[in-house]
Amino acid sequence: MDKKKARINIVVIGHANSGKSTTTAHLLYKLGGIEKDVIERLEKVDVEVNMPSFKYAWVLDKLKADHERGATIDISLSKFETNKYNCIVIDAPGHRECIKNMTTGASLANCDVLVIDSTTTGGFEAGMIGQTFEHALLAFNLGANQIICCCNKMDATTPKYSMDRYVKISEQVLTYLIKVGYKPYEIPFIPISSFDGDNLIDRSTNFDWYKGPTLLEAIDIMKGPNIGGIRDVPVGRVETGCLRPGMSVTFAPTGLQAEVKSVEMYPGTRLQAEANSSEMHREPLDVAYPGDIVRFNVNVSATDLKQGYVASNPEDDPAKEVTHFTSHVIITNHPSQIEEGYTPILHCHTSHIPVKFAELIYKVDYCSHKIIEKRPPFLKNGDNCLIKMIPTESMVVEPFSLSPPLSRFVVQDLHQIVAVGVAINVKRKN
Ligand SMILES: Nc1nc2c(ncn2[C@@H]2O[C@H](COP(=O)(O)OP(=O)(O)OP(=O)(O)O)[C@@H](O)[C@H]2O)c(=O)[nH]1
Repeated sequence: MDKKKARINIVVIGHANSGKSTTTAHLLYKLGGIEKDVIERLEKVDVEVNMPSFKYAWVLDKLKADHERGATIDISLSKFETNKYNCIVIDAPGHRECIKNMTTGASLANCDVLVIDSTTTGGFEAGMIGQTFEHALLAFNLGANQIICCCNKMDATTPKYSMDRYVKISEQVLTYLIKVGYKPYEIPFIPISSFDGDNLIDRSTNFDWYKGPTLLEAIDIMKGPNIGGIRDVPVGRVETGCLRPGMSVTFAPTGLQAEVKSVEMYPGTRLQAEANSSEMHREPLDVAYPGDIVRFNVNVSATDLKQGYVASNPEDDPAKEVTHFTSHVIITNHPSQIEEGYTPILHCHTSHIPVKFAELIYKVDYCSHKIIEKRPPFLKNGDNCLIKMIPTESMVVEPFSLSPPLSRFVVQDLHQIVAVGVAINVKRKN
């Protein structure tokens, strides 16, 4: 892999059987990530068991099985390169590693590839009410706020490669993704047949009516990693206001004051992709605006800064450490009951901190938002509750009204996502 390229983590999500494994494996195979002899060996097995359609899905399943057994697999098998990125693909279904990867370390800047089964028989309509949107909601709350939608199995729509079907699905999915929080004008919808490889890398003549990017091209228009310490220079995303050289900033939660010496665009961001390639690497900026992913030099030691810190203008209501906060939390997937005192890990912007569910204040009805029970003794899957939460370590959280990106979180326990939430009120530490 080319070390100069930025790394991007791609999470493949979607309803069961939508074609996630086939899409992933076919892409890896076409880009040389899977050795030809592996495919040939699996093809033989396919023929033996008379399931030729499983060719690519089998590769991924085999890798997963190997992985679950603890066998060594060539890690490069799940990596590929685009013109711009070193990509790491994470295939979602029942794959514990996925959740871990999605929530770990500095790799929050994932891009989701949502695979939709476009067929009418057990396809899109089944997916609508299935995992598709739960996955999208989780992925968005994890910080992967960019998504590529693949309308898959277009070879099996009626009629084949139906533009009407593609338009109908795209419209419905888009409506939902906007509700989840994705920016509508940034979502590519790509008609594909992952089975035949149509529009994965090469443009397929089966879709004369489609003028948008292929899956590979769409990955290159995504933004690169957004957060994480890179050598001794902090890297982050400007959420509100602006960041200029010469500005003073305060880092929360410690309150450390610093002066910004220089600001530069982080390699691999969209703005840079549009710039001349010779300027790709250290493009100094006079000012960075919301959405810009930047590296910035400050006159303090990098050892005084940690992942999850938030820099703000000290004169403009800077972010601070909180003592507690109240949040609306939806329990999505907990195996038992949640009671007061429960202390799972919260993944909020780039921090990962154990937080105590100190008080279950009231349960609300998901649709009407009316209070249905005060001080419930416990919560179970599907419950939507206002909860007072107390972090066990220094943490920066902002209310949704002030900063949506610093207010959303996912709750992890038992290696899985058990709830999602958003902070409504915060009590800052004086
Ligand atoms: N006709 C057609 N079938 C496809 C296509 N992509 C996948 N399939 C078939 O759909 C079935 C499911 O594919 P998978 O790739 O295993 O789907 P998945 O989403 O990874 O499934 P889970 O891991 O069970 O969630 C298999 O029979 C595939 O051969 C496609 O583009 N066209």
